[in-house]
Amino acid sequence: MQRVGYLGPKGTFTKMAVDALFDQGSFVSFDSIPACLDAVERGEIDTGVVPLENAIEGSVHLTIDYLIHQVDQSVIAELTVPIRQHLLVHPDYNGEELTHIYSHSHAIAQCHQYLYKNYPNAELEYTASTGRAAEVVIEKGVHVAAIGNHLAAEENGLNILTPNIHDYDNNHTRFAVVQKTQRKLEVKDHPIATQKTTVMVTLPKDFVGALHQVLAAFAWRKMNLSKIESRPMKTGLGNYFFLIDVDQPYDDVLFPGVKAELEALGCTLKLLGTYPSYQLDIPSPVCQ
Ligand SMILES: O=C(O)C(=O)C[C@]1(C(=O)O)C=C[C@@H](O)C=C1
Repeated sequence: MQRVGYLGPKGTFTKMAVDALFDQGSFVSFDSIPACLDAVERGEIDTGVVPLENAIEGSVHLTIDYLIHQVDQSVIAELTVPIRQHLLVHPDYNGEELTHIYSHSHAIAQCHQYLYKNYPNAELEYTASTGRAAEVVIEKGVHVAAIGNHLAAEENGLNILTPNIHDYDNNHTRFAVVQKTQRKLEVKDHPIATQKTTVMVTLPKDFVGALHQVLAAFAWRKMNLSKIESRPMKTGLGNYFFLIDVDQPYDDVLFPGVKAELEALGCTLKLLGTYPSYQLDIPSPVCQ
């Protein structure tokens, strides 16, 4: 039976994504993204599911940097789900002043305008996940709130004080499904999946038009890119690598051609994964 780890505890968005994608397996919750990816690396679990990018707040840098610098794993699927953030309070809450609001940094960022306008005096406190923030409310009582989803409310016995407090509609997060040793992924029967490929490109040094030449290798082959992100190499200011998502599966002609062209420029290209990309809905009892 496949063993799937995810950023927990109970009631996180990552758990919701796991529930949407898998219907069989044993599921293991981890307190942080590094703990989940380390467990994949050590072979304690076959598959890890971690957040990768949010439509409002952008990339989850902890995930990207850990995948590049700390572990050696492949992305074998990605999953995009809708994100609806609610303000969650203790079951005994009865209009008390909220002095502290807890959540994951990405969740707080998704609700910045709402918090600024409605709770300008509340201290914003970061937790490792929205699920952990919900637990903190139970521990601390009626003067604190959490930002999280309806599952976190249900799992922890919290009430939804205000639903849908994210600042922009169409809030979605992409999750990466990763493995160290590739094995068959048993997912629910999802008919619609497009195929994507992610590569990491490093430049030998900064030179005029370097990025232009990298992108040209994809462009003249008519390979559509859906994302390009630069992250520090962590070797000194000005040293970056590029993470490039290509809207097509890996093949034996175009990608090797790009690789050879980039290597002739002194760049390196590493394949991080070629995988199905799922877009799934998660029905919410609190609609927008
Ligand atoms: O804290 C959670 O519930 C998570 O699954 C993490 C996470 C993230 O890192 O972006 C996932 C989805 C939301 O965008 C907010 C938080």
